[in-house]
Amino acid sequence: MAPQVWIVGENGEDIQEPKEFLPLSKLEDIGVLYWHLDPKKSESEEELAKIRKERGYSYMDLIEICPDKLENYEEKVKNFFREHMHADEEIRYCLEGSGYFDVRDKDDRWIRIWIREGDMIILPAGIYHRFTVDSANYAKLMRLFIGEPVWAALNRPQEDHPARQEYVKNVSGGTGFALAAH
Ligand SMILES: CSCCC(=O)C(=O)O
Ligand SMILES: [Fe+2]
Repeated sequence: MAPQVWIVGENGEDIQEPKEFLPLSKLEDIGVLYWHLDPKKSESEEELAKIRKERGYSYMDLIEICPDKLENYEEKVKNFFREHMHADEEIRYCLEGSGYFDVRDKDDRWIRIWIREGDMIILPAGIYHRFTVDSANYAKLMRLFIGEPVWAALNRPQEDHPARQEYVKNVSGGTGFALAAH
C-alpha cells in the first residue's frame, strides 16, 4: 500500500475538504523515493539488505519517538517539526507506529506523507522538510546513512548551501530525479 499524500497548511493543518490525495508521482517529481517492506516478513529483510547494499547505507540505528523513550523529547520533537534540510539524504524506515513527513513541493506548498509500518522513504539532500508524529504519538524508525551519520538540521533558509543548490537544479531540471528513482 502506497502512503497517503496530501497538501497541508503552514502549521500542518488540513486545508482541503474533502482531502485530495496526490499520486506518488508527485513525490518522484521532487526526488522523494518510497518503498514498502513488511518488517514482519523475512523477504523484507532481504529487500532491505539489497537497498542498503545498492545505496551504500552502511550505518543503521533505531529511534523511538515517544516521551518515555526519547531523551529530550520536547526539544527534539520541536526541532523535527522546524523546517530544515540536510547536506545528505534522510532515510527512514518505519518499523512500528506512524508519523507525518512534510516536504515542500515545487510551488513551496507542504506535501504531507503519512508513513506507517513498513514504509521506507528517502528524502534527497537539500529538500526542505519536517516531521511530526500523528495522533498515535508513537513511531519506531530505522535511520540509515552512508558512512558516519551527520544529523545536523540546517534550518531554512539555506539557499547558498551547495546541497540546496544541487537540489534546486535537479528539481527544476525536469529529468534529474526521474532518472535517479529507477
Ligand atoms: C527522526 S524522524 C525525522 C526527523 C528529521 O527530519 C530528522 O531527523 O532530520
Ligand atoms: Fe530531517
